[in-house]
Formats: sequence, C-alpha cells, structure tokens
Amino acid sequence: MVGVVLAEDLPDEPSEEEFRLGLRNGLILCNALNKVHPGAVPKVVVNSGDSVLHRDGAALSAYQYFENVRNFLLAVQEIGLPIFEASDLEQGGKTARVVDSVLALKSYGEWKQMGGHGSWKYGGNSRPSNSGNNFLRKNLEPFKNFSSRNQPIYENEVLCMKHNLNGDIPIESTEMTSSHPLSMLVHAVLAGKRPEEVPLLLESMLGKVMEEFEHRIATQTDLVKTVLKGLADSNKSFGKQKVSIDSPSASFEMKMEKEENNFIKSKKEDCIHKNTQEEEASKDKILKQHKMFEQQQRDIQELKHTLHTTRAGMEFMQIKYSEEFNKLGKHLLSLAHAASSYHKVLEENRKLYNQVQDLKGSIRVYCRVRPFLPGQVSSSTIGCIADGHITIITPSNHSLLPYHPTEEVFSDMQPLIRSVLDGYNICIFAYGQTGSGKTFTMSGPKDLNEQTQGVNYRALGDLFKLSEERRGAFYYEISVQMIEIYNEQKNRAVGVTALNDRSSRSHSCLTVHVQGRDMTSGTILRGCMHLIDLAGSERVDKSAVTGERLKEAQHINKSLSALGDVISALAQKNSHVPYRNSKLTQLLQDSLGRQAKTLMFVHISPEMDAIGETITTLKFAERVSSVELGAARLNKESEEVKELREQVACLKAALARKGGGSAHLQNIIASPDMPNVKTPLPINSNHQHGQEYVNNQTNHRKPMEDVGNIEMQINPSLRQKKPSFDLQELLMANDSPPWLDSSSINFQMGEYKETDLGDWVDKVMVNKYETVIRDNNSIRDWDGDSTPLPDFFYQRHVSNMKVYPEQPYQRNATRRKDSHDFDMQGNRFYSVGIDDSDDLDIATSDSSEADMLWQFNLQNINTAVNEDASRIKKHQKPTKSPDIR
Ligand SMILES: Nc1ncnc2c1ncn2[C@@H]1O[C@H](COP(=O)(O)OP(=O)(O)OP(=O)(O)O)[C@@H](O)[C@H]1O
Repeated sequence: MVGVVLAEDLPDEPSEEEFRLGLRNGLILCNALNKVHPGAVPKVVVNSGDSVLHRDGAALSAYQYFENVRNFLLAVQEIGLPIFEASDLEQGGKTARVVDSVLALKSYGEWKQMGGHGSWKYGGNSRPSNSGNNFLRKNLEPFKNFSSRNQPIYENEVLCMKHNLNGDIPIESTEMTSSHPLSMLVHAVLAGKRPEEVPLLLESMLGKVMEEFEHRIATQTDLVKTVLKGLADSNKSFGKQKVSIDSPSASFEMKMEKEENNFIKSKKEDCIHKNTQEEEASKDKILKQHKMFEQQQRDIQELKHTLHTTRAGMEFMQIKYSEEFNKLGKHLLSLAHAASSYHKVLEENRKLYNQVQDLKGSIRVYCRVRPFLPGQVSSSTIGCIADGHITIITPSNHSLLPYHPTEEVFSDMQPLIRSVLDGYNICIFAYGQTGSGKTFTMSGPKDLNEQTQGVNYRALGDLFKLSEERRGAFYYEISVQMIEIYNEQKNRAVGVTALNDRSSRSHSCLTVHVQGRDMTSGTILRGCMHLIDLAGSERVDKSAVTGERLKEAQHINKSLSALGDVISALAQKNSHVPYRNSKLTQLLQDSLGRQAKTLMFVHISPEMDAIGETITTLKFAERVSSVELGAARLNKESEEVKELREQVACLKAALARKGGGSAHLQNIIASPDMPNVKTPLPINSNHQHGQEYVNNQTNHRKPMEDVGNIEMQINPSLRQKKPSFDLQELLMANDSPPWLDSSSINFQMGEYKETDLGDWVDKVMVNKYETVIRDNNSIRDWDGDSTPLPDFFYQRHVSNMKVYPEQPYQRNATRRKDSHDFDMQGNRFYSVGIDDSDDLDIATSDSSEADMLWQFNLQNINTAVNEDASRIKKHQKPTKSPDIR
C-alpha cells in the first residue's frame, strides 16, 4: 500500500524480525493508515538528517520513533481498530498483536474501498466498535516506560476515558489510573450505581465473565486438540508435537499458537507432499527401470536366439565348407594333373616350335635314293648327298651311298607329323619316277613287317600313341580316309609297267583328320594330314605303254603337271594358284599352300638309264624347295565354325526328315571340299583298328587286272556307267544342259548311286547340287522333291561356293588360253580355263598332245553355256573323239 518508504521496503516475504524492524520507526504504519484513512496522522515525522536509516533504528532519534508510533496508535485507537503496545515493536515484543492490528487496518481499508456500507467487522481477536460505551481501552501501560512525554498522553487518555465512560462516577482518579482494563470496565459498570447494588452487579458481571472465559477456553482447547490430533495422525513421522494448553488466558497466544500450528502443519503437509512427490518420482523411476530391465531381458533372449541361429548357421557353413573344400581339392587335383599334362604338351610344343621355325617359309624336300634292287648290277649315278646338294656322277665313277631305313627317315619327319595334333595341316607326298621307291617310303614293301613299315603306318601309329599320351589334357578324335585318284576318278589301280611290275597307276591319298579338344580351355584344334603316294612320273616312251596305259600315263603326268603348276604359282607368289586343274591338287588344296606344312619325298633311282628322269626329278625338287609358304596356320575352331557346325547339323536333321537323298547330301557336305566339316568316315580312334583299316586298304591294292575298273575298261558299256561325267555323254543322254535340267541331275545322281562311290564325292556332284540349291533356294532330292533351305545355309555356304566344272568340260576348256572362274552368280556357268599347254611338258616331255585332245567343239559349248541353255538341246551335239573312247 505504501510503496517504498525511505528507499527501503519490506522484503516480499519478510521474516518476523524483518517485519518488526520494518514497522519499528512507524513510518510505514502512519503512511498506511493515512492511505486508508487520509489525515488520520496529520504529521508523519520523517528523518530530517542525511543519515541513513537502519532497520535496527540506531540512527533514529527517540522522538521520531515515539512520535510516529504514538500518533499511529492514537489514530488507530480513534478509528476503533485494535492496537498494540509500542514495546511490541521492540525485540521480544508480542508481534502477534502488531500483526492483528495491521490486519485489522487492512480489513478496514478494504471495507472502506468497498464503500464503507454497513458496519465494519473484523474477525480478529479484538472487535472494533464505534460505540464509545462499549469500547475497551487498551492498556497503555508500556507508554509509561518512555519519556516523560508519555504522561500527558496517558493522562489524556485517562481523561478521555473518563469523559467517555462516565465522568459522573465518583471514582478517584487514582483508582482510575488502574492499569487493568477490567478495572475500567468495572468502573464503567458500577458508575452511578448505588453501593448496595455493587456486590450483586459485580458478582453477576464476574460470573458472566467467567462463563465467557470458560466457554472460550473450552472452545480453544477443543480446537487445539482437534488440530493437534490431526497433525499427530497425519504426521507421525515428524514426531510428536509438544502442545501446551496451559495458558488459556491469552487468546493472542492461542491464535499465534494456532497460526504456528497451521504453519507447521502446512510445512509438514508440504514436506509430506514433497515426500509423496519424491516417492512418486521414485516409483516412476523404479517403474522405468523395471521396464528397462524387462526390455533388456527380452533383448537378451533375442540375442540368445540369434546366437543360436548363427551358431547353427556356422555349423552348417562349416559342413558345407568342408564339403566344398573336398570338392575343390579333388578339382584341384584334376587341374594339377591337367596342368602337368598341359605343361608336357607345352614343352613338346616348344620343341616343335623350333622345328616349325625351320620349316617356316619353305617346303621341306627330302630326297631318297632307292638302292639297287636285288639282282641289279649297276653303277649308281648318285655320287654324294650332303648339305642340300646331290651330286650326280658319271658312269665312270662309282659310289656307295649309305642306306637310310624308313625308320630313320620317319624319325626325321616325326615332329612334322605330330604337329597335326596341334592343329596344323600337313601334306606329305612322295614324288618320283616310277619304280623309284615312293610306295616303299609311304607304305612299305610287299612283305610288310614292323621294321619295313612305311611312313603311313608309322605316322598313324605315332599319332595314336601321342594322343594317348596327351589324354587328360586333350581329347582327340582321329579319322582316316583313303582316296585313290585314277584317271581323275575314284579308284585305285596298279598295273605292270616296264619299269615296275607293281606300278602305281593312281595317286594314293591317305588323309588323317584330327580333332583335338583342350580339356582345360575347351579350345578345338583341327588338323589334317595328307599322305600322298603319287603315281609314278615317267616318260611315256620309256614305260612303253599304249592304249589305256598311255591314257593313264597321260592323266598321271597331267595331274603331276598340275601339281607342278601349283608349286610354281606358290613359288612365284601368284595371287591365283591353280588348284582346280586336277583332282590331286584340289584334294591337296587345304594342305598345300600358305596355310600348311608341306614335305615332299623326292625319289630317284640309282640306275644309269634313269639319269634323265633323275635330273628332271631333282630339278622339280629344286623348284619345290624354293617355294616359300610362310607360317603355317593353326586351325583353331572359332565361334563361327561352331555355328557352322550347328547349322550343318540342322541341315542334316532337315534332310533326314525328308529321307531319300539326304544321305547323298550328307556325303556332299562331308566331302573334303567342304571346309571344316568333319568327314563322316567312321574311323575308330583305336590304334589297332586304324592299322587294320590301312592294312586292309593296302591288301586291297591289287594288280590292275584285278580291279573292277579294268574290267570296265575292257567292256566299254560298263565303263559308261562309271561317273565319268563326260559332257559329251551327258549331252547325248540328255538334250538339256545338266545344270539347267533337274532331270539330268537326277540322272547323274542316279548314276552316282549305282557306282557306290563311298565317301569321295566328285566336285561336279557338289556343283550340280549347288546349282539346284541356287536355282530354287531349296534342296531338291533325287526324285525331285525339294526341301526349303534355311537362309543362313544359303548365305554362309551356297553363296560362297564356286562351281567347278566336270572334268570333260575342263578338258574341252583346256584348249583355251584364257581362263574363267566358274561361279554361281546369275545361274550362269563360266568355263574354267586351264592353261595346261605346258603341263605335260613339265613331267612328261614327250607326252602326245594329240592324245590329249578332246574332240569337242569348245566354241560351241561356250556359246551354248553363255547363251540360252535351251539352245544346247537343239544345236549342240558334240562329237566324240574316237581316240579317246
Ligand atoms: N629304299 C628302298 N629299299 C629297298 N627297296 C626299295 C627301296 N625303294 C624301293 N624299293 C623297291 O623298289 C621297287 C619299286 O619300288 P616302288 O614300287 O615303291 O616304286 P614306286 O616309285 O612306287 O613305283 P611306281 O611309281 O611305279 O608305283 C619295289 O620292289 C621296292 O621294294
């Protein structure tokens, strides 16, 4: 209410002592009273000096101190509010009375603020009363203890009291000075009474007073007991309270005790509340800890479960691991085995590599001199063979050459033969005049035994042996095919000539196909080796042959000439190598050239009368040895080849569904001219079987008279059934050109069937077949049915194929110097010109060219071919030369 007084204010929550000290100078009290009742204290004394006021009041003058408190008390008294004694503001005073007075003042102020309606009542210990008659003055005794100035006040009060009560009462002023209020009350009651009434009045009054006191004491006692009991019940933990009710005389003290009890109670309640809160907090904490504990238990269970699962998994993994480990061990073992085998192969290849380097760039040429035959007594023309030079000596000199058995010869060429297993194409052929020992080298003598075995046997034996050694690193399939080219046909023939009673009249071709699969990498290696025992070159006049023999000789010489041409073209690095000029060179195409390793055995005879042939042969050998072929190519199977194989398989399957002519086509597909297609010849890879096969083949070599074709030669009608593919015959048999008329093809194929040609398929058959494919984009069976071809086959095979004419066409074409490639483009044929005017001169200087002429009008046939084929029917009727047939 009063705000800050003298720069100091009471604290917000002052202690009792602070409260007392704050009120001690009376400034707050006076100001507060003035606020409530303006002008109640007209003059409030404020410290005039500069000294700072202290709560202990040391700086205050007694005057100031007393004046304010006195004025306050007087004013309050005037209003009718409960008062206190000035000493209550001193240390040890009863502050409860001060508090009561202040609270009464506060209540009074609030009542006035509300308008002051009605009578103001205060619920404190003292009840103010506006009634002057009922007013009980307070004991002002304490003021007497102050300065002398107290006396006037006291006196004034007494006077005032006298005046107020009853001035008429004849009471002595000294009695009126009785300090006890009760005396004043008594005086007031007794005033004006008669003396005889006083005892009764006093008795009655005292009785009532006693009643009232007793009643109040009882009430207060009950109240205190109730409170104490409640406190004791609710706060046993705080100990017993010592409550004294021995002083029922002081209501203020009781009130204060009550307040104190209330305060204590509230404090205790606060403590209880605080404890309760702490307990609740503790409970919450425990609850949380319990929940956390439970959660941890669950987590532990989960972890245990996970651990169990993981352990089981680990055990399972361990088992699996040990199994895998065992498997791996086995696998490693096999790999180690394969690796060791592979290393062996590598080692071997390394050795071979040097030999390959030796061979690189040239055809290896061996020269073998046949020794004199038993019974022959003659001087050798061969003087010395050393350092690549062969000395031919004159008859006057004689020389004895060291004899080299076939075993020794073979060991020298063995690495070359072995390279077929590494995917190289090999060509070994024996060249030489008749009787010079070609067959002896390649196959062996008549009385064959292990020592006299020729190169063929030894090569096959070695290949099988080597493939067996490489087992584990490589898997080999070895196939063998035997072909003999007689008069540019299918056949083997031997006959008696003047120079050799067992003269080979055909070229014998033993071909070994090898397919090896690298067990480690899966790479496919393909190699093929031709072992060729050529028919003997001879001077026609010397061999004294006529008729068929002469013709044979001419064919032989011509094919050897073609071989010479190929060699020559290779030597000159011509872009075109005339492989197609003979069956022999066609057959050797993939093994005689820039992709293969070639070895030629040149055989010469030691006889003096063979010196001419010997020199010719050696010149040919010299020519051959000068050929540079370059590095041989390794035949590794690429993806494309794999695809081709699959396509061929598809094709075969498609043909198989059609039946009939599929077998023929399979033969065609499997022919040596089909690149990278495995031959269908069923050769067992077993060594023994292979040898037996070759033995059988050798055993089947019979004198010319014994073979069927000789018989057929004797009987021309039979001969015509052979698939000679004589154009003249064909044209006579069929009006329309064979490549345009399916019937002619059927005829040819039918003829083909009859001859039972085995695995060898004439190129012309392929050509004719291709024609059909090209024309109709389908495969036509012999009976005319057609099977649609897959596009890929057409694109990959047919479109890349060239057509090679049948031999009669070539023979007619040989008359021309110009040459043309045969091609399938536009369904037209172009003649292959063979410039063979010198062919026969190469190997057979005195061959009769007239005998080689074919009585066929080349101009006519070319015209017919290049123009409308149908016109051939009408206009082309070639005449047959009587010299030929
Ligand atoms: N190196 C040799 N050692 C012993 N005899 C040999 C030798 N070479 C060849 N002969 C014998 O010479 C004869 C003729 O040999 P071979 O038949 O092998 O000759 P060729 O060149 O094949 O003849 P053709 O070309 O006429 O077939 C045979 O009796 C053969 O045994």
